[in-house]
Amino acid sequence: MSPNKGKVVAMATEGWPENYRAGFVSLVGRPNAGKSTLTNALVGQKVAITSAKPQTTRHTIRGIVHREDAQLVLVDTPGLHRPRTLLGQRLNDLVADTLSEVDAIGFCLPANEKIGPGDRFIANQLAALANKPVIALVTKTDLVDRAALAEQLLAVTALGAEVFPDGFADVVPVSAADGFQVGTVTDVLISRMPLSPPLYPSGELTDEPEAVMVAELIREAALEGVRDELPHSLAVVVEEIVPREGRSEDNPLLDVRVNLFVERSSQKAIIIGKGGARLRDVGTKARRGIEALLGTRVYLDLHVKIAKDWQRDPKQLVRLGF
Ligand SMILES: Nc1nc2c(ncn2[C@@H]2O[C@H](COP(=O)(O)OP(=O)(O)OP(=O)(O)O)[C@@H](O)[C@H]2O)c(=O)[nH]1
Repeated sequence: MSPNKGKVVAMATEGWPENYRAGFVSLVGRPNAGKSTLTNALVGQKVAITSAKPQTTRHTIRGIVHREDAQLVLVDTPGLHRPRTLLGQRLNDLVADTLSEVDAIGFCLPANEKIGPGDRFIANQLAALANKPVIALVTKTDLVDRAALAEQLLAVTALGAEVFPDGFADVVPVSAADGFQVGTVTDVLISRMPLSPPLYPSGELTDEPEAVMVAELIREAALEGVRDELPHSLAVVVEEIVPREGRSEDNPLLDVRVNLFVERSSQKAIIIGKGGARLRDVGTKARRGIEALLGTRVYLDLHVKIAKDWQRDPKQLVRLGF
């Protein structure tokens, strides 16, 4: 990934409702099952961030569904997409590892194709490795008539009963092409998310470079609890995101270097906290989100600097990326 210089974000989430749910979902299924198309339909726009993912990415955010009452973060699960290219224990480890980080799984099975060995393989992997709700999504319903759809729903339900002790958590027919039941899929997935504050700021995330999202996560963490004192006085600049040299392929680390600019030394003291305690908390909190976003371990290097009156100084604004 190329270093991203001078990206600044000024975004803040508001309070969230008491029953807000947020979590991670992975859509799995054999090639051509309709995962990408359904992801785009759920998110409601084209998703572009995958092109910027680093080599080391274990899972990548494909899109985020924002609602008043919930947030659904759709992530990739490598391994289940290409089961035949990976073998044995390595696949088991990879799948178990990635699935351990999601709250529910949407298992895509096309309405217009008989359930095959590839589907059965994935179902068994999910049953063996993931103690998570698995929702069967019978995709591409626009390609079949009602009778054929009914038959496929029965076959899918039977597969669930055969492979999982309690069957699939739900079986939902959907067409990403004509929009049939896309809202229902969102509802069903959200109902399986834990009660949680939003995981990411709302807004147009998917078309933005990862550095911008990283900056957002840090800004959110840095403003938590002190929003009244310095809401507009904080600029977050991601100086660089680089892979740590000399790390083995299976244990990668990204160095993320970030400057936080405030306008006065009193604000710097607020951000840093007593003995640096608050800044450490900010770093820990932001790092979790960044690791989830980038799918790899991260070393987060935060520096707080004073850029006097940066909001009023055009030269400073340019330097800070505005
Ligand atoms: N008619 C129809 N076609 C669909 C629908 N969803 C996906 N397709 C088509 O099915 C094909 C595969 O869809 P993708 O979304 O790329 O499937 P995928 O599971 O992401 O595929 P891989 O990336 O190979 O794993 C594409 O040609 C889509 O246009 C649908 O709801 N209706």
